[in-house]
Amino acid sequence: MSTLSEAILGAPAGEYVDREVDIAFAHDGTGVLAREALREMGVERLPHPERLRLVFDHIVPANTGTTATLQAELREYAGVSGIALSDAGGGICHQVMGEGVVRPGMVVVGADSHTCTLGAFGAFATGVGATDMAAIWASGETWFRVPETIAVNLSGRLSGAAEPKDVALAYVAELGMEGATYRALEFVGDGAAGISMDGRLTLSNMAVETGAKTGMFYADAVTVRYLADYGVTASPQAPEDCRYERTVEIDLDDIVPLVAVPHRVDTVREAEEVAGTHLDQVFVGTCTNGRYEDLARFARIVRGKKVAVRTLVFPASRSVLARAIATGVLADIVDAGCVVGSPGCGPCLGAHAGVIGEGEVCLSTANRNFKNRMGVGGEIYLSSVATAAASAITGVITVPEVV
Ligand SMILES: CC(C)[C@H](C(=O)O)[C@@H](O)C(=O)O
Ligand code: SF4
Repeated sequence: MSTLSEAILGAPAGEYVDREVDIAFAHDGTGVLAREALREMGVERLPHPERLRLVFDHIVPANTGTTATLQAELREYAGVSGIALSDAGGGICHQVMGEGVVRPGMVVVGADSHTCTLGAFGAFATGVGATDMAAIWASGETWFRVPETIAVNLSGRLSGAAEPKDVALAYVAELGMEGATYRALEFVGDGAAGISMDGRLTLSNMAVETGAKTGMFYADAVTVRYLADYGVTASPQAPEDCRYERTVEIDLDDIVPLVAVPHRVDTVREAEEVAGTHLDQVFVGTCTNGRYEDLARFARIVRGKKVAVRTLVFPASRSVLARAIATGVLADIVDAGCVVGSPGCGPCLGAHAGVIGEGEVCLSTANRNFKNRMGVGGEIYLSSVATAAASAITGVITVPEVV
């Protein structure tokens, strides 16, 4: 009996397989490097441009002339080679690929470590380096070592102010930053069914923070309904009675608001323990927590109030932004005094908008709080959207109330 990775890759754990990829994507950072590597390989024609995507999301709109020129060259290359391009403002690659492109059972590679996000659809989705991506552009295929699988068994239901991000921080803390290296995670159990697609994407997104290649959910009625909204027909996947290397048990009823403290993602405390920590900036967004449900939850908490600290909100994609406009969520966010940025990675990697200064402290809904990531000498705490919203209103880390 197979795990989901074994079923999709068609071989037992530990074996090496060559597989055609269904979707391969790169962004403005790694796309430039892949293009360069392809030039060095002397490859002229791409055999399967229809499988490839470029998504400009990391430094958009461009921050310097050099960046703008690199993006212009890559944009031109996309045009001549037939690679579909999502340009500045379209959104973060993992979100854009999740809006009807990736389907259950696909083999998906992205030149970005958080490609594991798309495992939420029951796809085998994993990150590759830019040189590997160039080879995939040149051939349409790549090799994989079929990973062993660690199950994260979810039972119960989330309650109070706890949300999927808190579950993600809980399993990262439990496994540790190297605890699942080269493994796949499978999120299974009765509790998984009660988690929305946006919530599943948050859970799968952080798989790589444990070293895992991917973090997968079995496609079910929730997946099928979500994809139908994008005009995609999909079928549920039936879990088999397989052998996992290890099972981590998480009772959703026990999950409370959590915070990862500087500078490791797996150093996690209850929000209550760090309550009162001074903040200079709150950042809501990223491929972890910039989806519509996240913005809606944030708006519900800040509605009719004013933020007490610089608060940046970057929607994960244009369609997230459009929906937030249509439903009034964005107006609530703007009225509360937040800065709204264009869809993309925004301040997440400290490359442009929203860089923090020396000694400044940011509470972020992202997935990484490594030293100097958002600015040299800054400190990053990671939390859920609800914790970020409650903290934006007070200016210090604050345990969210149930809303
Ligand atoms: C820039 C890119 C290669 C990087 C990644 O792969 O993760 C970025 O997205 C990040 O989150 O640090
Ligand atoms: S939002 Fe952050 S973590 Fe996600 S792809 Fe962009 S830079 Fe990486």
